Amino acid sequence: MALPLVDMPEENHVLLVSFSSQGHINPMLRLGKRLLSKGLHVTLALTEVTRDRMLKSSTESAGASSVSGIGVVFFSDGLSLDYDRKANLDFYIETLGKYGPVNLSALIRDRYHGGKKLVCLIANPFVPWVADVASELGIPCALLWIQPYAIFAIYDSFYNKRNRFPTVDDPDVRVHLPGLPLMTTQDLPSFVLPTNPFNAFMKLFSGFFQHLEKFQWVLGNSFHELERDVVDSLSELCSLRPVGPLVPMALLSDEQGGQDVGVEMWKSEDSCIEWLDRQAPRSVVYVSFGSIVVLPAKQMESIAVALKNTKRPFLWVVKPPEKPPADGAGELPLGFTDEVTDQGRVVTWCPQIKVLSHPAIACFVTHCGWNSMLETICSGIPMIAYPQWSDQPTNAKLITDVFKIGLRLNKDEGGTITSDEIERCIEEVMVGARAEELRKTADELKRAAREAAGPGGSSDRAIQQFVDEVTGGDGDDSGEYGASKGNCHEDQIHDEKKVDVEEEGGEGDRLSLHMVMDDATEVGPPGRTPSID
Ligand SMILES: O=c1c(-c2ccc(O)cc2)coc2cc(O[C@@H]3O[C@H](CO)[C@@H](O)[C@H](O)[C@H]3O)cc(O)c12
Ligand SMILES: O=c1ccn([C@@H]2O[C@H](COP(=O)(O)OP(=O)(O)O)[C@@H](O)[C@H]2O)c(=O)[nH]1
Repeated sequence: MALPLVDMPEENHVLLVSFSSQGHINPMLRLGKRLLSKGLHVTLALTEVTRDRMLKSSTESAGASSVSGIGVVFFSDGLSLDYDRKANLDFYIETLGKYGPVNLSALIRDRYHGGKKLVCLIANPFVPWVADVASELGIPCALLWIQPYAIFAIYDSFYNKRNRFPTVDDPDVRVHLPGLPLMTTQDLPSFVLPTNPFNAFMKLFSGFFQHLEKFQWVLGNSFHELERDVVDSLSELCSLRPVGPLVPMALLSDEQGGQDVGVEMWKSEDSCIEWLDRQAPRSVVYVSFGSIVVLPAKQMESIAVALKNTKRPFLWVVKPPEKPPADGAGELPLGFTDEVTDQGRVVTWCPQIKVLSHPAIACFVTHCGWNSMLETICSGIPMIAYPQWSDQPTNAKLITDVFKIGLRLNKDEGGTITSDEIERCIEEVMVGARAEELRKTADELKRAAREAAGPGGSSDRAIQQFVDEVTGGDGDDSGEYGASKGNCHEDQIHDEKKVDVEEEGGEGDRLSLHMVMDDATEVGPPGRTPSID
C-alpha cells in the first residue's frame, strides 16, 4: 500500500552508506530518491575524502550538504586526505574496514541519538562492515547490490563452496547454477578465477558472502523481469528486492527534462551531441570501456582498424590514463584521429545518457559494466560485448544467452580479438535478419525496464514493500521474492524529530563531483600490470 507523503511521520529516516566512487554513489543516490518519493527521509554518508574532492571541484553545488532532498554527511576512512589511496588497495580497504565502523558509529550516535532515529542502514558491497555497525546499534541493515543478481548467485556459490569452480590444476571446470546458463571459464567473473590478482576483493567478498544473514534485505540494481530465474532461485537464501534499473529518469520515459541525481567524475565533451545531431538515424557505432578499463595497445589498434573498415560513423570514448603507461596502453594508433575526421569522433568522456538516447546511435561496443548495460537496456540499443574483468565476462554472457540483445566478440586461436571479428560483429548487429531480431528484443526489454521502474511496476512494488517493512507499515509481509527475515519491529521506530535534511535549491539534482578516480586505472584492467596485489 502506498503511504501518502503527508502521513509519513518524520522519524522514518534511512541512512545510506556508500563507497566513494561514481559507480557506487550513483545507484545509491537514485535509490535514495525513490525512497524519498515513498515518504522516507534519506541521508547519504560518504567518506571525508569525497567531500574534499567535492570542495576542490569548481562547481556551484560542490560542498552542498544535500542533493535533491537527500542529506549528505561525511565520516573519516582513517587516512589523511592527501594519502594516496590508490597506492595499495588492500591496505586501503583494510583501513577503511577498521576505522570506517568506528567513525560511522560515532557519527550515528552523535547525529541520530545513538541510532534511535534511524529505521534502516543501507550499504553497498565495498563497505559490508556497515552491517556490524547496524547490528551493534540495533538498526536493521540492507545491502544495495550494484551488479546483476547473477553475479550475486555466482559469488554465493563460490565463497560458500556450493559448486566446483576452475582451479590452477583444473582451469576448465564448467559451472551450472540454477536459473543461469552453463558457464565456462570465460563467462565467470574474474575474481573467482585462479588468475585473480586482487586479494582485497577476495577478502571482502568472502567475509560478506559467508555472513549474508547480517543483511535483512538485498536490494538490487536489477529488475525481476530481467533476471527472473536467478532471482527466483535465490529467494530461499535471502530477501531479494530488485529495485532497478537505478538509472537517470531521462532513460525511463520519453518525456524530456526528467531530473537526475548523481555524481559526475569527469568533464564530458558535450559537442559530440551536436555531431550526433548531424548523423543519420541508427547509423553510429558507439564505443566505450567505462571509467576503469585501459585497453592494451594491440586491442586499441584492432578497434581502430575495424572502425575505419566499417566506414560507418562512430563515437569512441578514449579516457586518457592518468599516468600513461610505457607500453602504449590506452593510446590511439598514431595519426588515427586525423585519418577519421570525416567519419567519426573520439572523445575523452561523453554524456553517455544523452548519447545512448540519441536516435543516431545504432549499437554499443561495450566493456559490459553493469551501469552501462542497464543504461543501454533502457535505451533499447543492441550491444557488442567486449568484456574485460570483474563482473563483465558474466554480463557478456547475459547479453548473448539470457537477454539476447547482442553479440560477443570471439577470440581467435591465439586468444586475440581481431579487427576482422570486430568488423564482422558490427555488420551483424547492424544489418540483416539477426540485427532485426536483436533490435526487436532490445526494444521489448526497454519497455519491460520502464514498466518495472514505473508506478505499480515490479521494482516500484519492491521498493514499496521494503519501505513498508522498514517502517512497520502494512505491506504484504510474505514478499514477492521471498519472505522478509523481518528485523523491522515496532521498537525500532522512534518518534523524535529528524535531523537536518536540507531542501535543495537552484539547479539542484546533480552533485557535481569532478573527482578524478584515476585510482581506477591502477586496480582493474587486464592487459596492464596491476600496481596492487
Ligand atoms: O572505485 C573502485 C575501486 C577503487 C577505486 C579507488 C580506490 O582508492 C579504491 C578502490 C576499485 O574497484 C572498482 C571496481 C569497480 O567495478 C565496476 O563496478 C561496476 C558496478 O559494480 C561494474 O558493473 C563494472 O563492470 C566494474 O568495472 C568500480 C569501482 O568504482 C571500483
Ligand atoms: O564516456 C563516458 C563513459 C561512461 N560514462 C558513465 O560511466 C558509468 C560507467 O559505469 P559502468 O558500471 O558501466 O563501468 P565502470 O566504469 O564501473 O567500469 C556509466 O554510468 C556511464 O554512463 C559516461 O558518463 N561517459
